[in-house]
Amino acid sequence: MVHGAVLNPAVARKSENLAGTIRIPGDKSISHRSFMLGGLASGQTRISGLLEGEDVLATGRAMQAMGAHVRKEGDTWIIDGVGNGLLLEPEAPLDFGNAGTGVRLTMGLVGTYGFEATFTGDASLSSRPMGRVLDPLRLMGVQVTAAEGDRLPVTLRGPDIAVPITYRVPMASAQVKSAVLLAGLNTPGTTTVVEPVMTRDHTEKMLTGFGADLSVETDADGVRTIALQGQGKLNGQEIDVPGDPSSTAFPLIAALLVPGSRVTIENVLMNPTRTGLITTLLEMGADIAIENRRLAGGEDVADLVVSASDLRGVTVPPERAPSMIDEYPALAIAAAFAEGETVMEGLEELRVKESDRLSAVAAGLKINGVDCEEGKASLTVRGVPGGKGLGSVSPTVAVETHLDHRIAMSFLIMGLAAERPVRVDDSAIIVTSFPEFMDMMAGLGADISAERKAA
Ligand SMILES: O=C(O)C1=C[C@@H](OP(=O)(O)O)[C@@H](O)[C@H](O)C1
Ligand SMILES: C=C(OP(=O)(O)O)C(=O)O
Repeated sequence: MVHGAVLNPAVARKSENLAGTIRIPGDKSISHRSFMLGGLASGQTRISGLLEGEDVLATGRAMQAMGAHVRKEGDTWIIDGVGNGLLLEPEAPLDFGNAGTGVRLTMGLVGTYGFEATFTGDASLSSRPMGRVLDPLRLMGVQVTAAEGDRLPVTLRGPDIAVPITYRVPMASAQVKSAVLLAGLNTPGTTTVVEPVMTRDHTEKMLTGFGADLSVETDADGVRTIALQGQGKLNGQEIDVPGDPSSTAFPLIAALLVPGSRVTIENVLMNPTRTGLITTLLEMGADIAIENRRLAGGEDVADLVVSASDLRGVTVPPERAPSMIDEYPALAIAAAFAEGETVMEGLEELRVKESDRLSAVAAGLKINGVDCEEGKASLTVRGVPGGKGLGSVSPTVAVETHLDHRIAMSFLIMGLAAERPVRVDDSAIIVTSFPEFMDMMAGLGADISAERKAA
C-alpha cells in the first residue's frame, strides 16, 4: 500500500436488485476548468452543479491563493476573478493532493507568469510524470525546478515575456493540450497545439465560452490544430456543470451486473469525446436507454435508463481509448461477468494514472478469481457470467487500491455481483472524485460497508 495515508478498508457483498433514480455529481474536468477560468476571468463566474470532490476543491484553493475570491452561496459557487494576466504570486506551495488534472493544468495557467510558484501533491501524484507539461513550458521560456524524473515537487518561474510555441502533443492527453493552451493565455501572439488524436475538448469549448480568441481546424486525417491568441480578455460566465460520465460508469455497470436491476441516471454529459464506455457496453449487449437528450450549458446531456443485462465479450479498439480513458477499470469489471473474452487495447496511458491501472486492475481481478492477462498496453479478461466462484477466498484478501479512487470504486462494484464478497484496502480516496458514491450506491440497494480490518 502507498505510504502514510489513513485507510478505510471496505467490503461489497452480493446485492439484491438495484433500483432507483440518481443524479450524478458534476463532471470533474469541467469543474476544474470552471474554477480555473472563473478565477482568471474579469468579473464574476457563477457555477452550479460543481463537483465538490477533493481534486476540484484543491483547484479552488489554488485559484484563491493566486488572488481569486471563491465562495459558495446556497448551491452556487461564486468566483470573482482577477483578470487575464493578473494572477498573484502564491505565498505558499500549491498542494493539489491526488489531482493530475488540477496540477498539470494549473502549471500551464501560471507557468508563464514572472513569479515563482511551487506545486506539491500526495504520494500518488508525486510519482506521476510531469515532464509532459514541463517540456512545452520550458520551450515557452519557463524555468523549471523539479524532483528527479520531472516529478513533484515542481517550482516554476516564468520569463519576463513568454514565447508562443507550436506544440504537437506527443501522447493522447487532454491535460497536456490544455496546459499549453492555458499557458498561451498569458503569452503574446499565437500559441498553437497540434493534436493528432482527439481528446476531451472541454478546454477549447470553455475558453471560447469565456471569450478567448481560439480557432480549431481538423484535417482529413483527423489531426486538430488549435490556435489561441494570447493576452485577450476573458469574461466571467454562468456555468451549469453536467453530470460526470466517468462517475456514471460505477452505478451504470453495477445496474447491468446485479440481476433484476433497473436504475435511472440523470443529467449525464454525452459529449462524444467522453462516451466510449457507453458505446462499448452497448456493443456488449447492455440494455441502456438514452433518454431526454438535450443541450445544457453548451453540452449534450441525457438520462440513462439501465437494466440488468447478459453481457458478451468484445474487442475494444485502441482508437477509442481517449473517449473512455478513465473508464477501463470499471469496464474490466463488466468484462469479468461477460460471456467470453474482452480485449482492451491501446492502454499505455493507464500506466501513469493515480496508479498503474493496468497492473492494479489485473492484480485485483486475479485475487478475486478472474482469468485475465496484462499485456504491455492491453488487458484481456475472460468473464464468468453470473459471477460464480468470483470474489475473495478469504477475509484477509483485499484489492490494493494504491491511492486510486477508480480502482476502489471498480472493485466495490464487482462485489455487488460476485458470489463472494470483494474487499478493497481503502475507500477514503473515493472523495477525490465522487464523495457521494457510498451513499448513492446504498440508496440504490448496494451492500457496501466499511471494514475495520485491512488485509
Ligand atoms: O483533461 C482532463 O480533465 C482529464 C484528462 C485525462 O487525463 P490525460 O490527459 O492524462 O489523458 C483524464 O484521465 C483525467 O481524469 C481528466
Ligand atoms: C486520471 C484521473 O484523474 P487525474 O489525472 O486528474 O488525477 C481520473 O480521475 O481517473
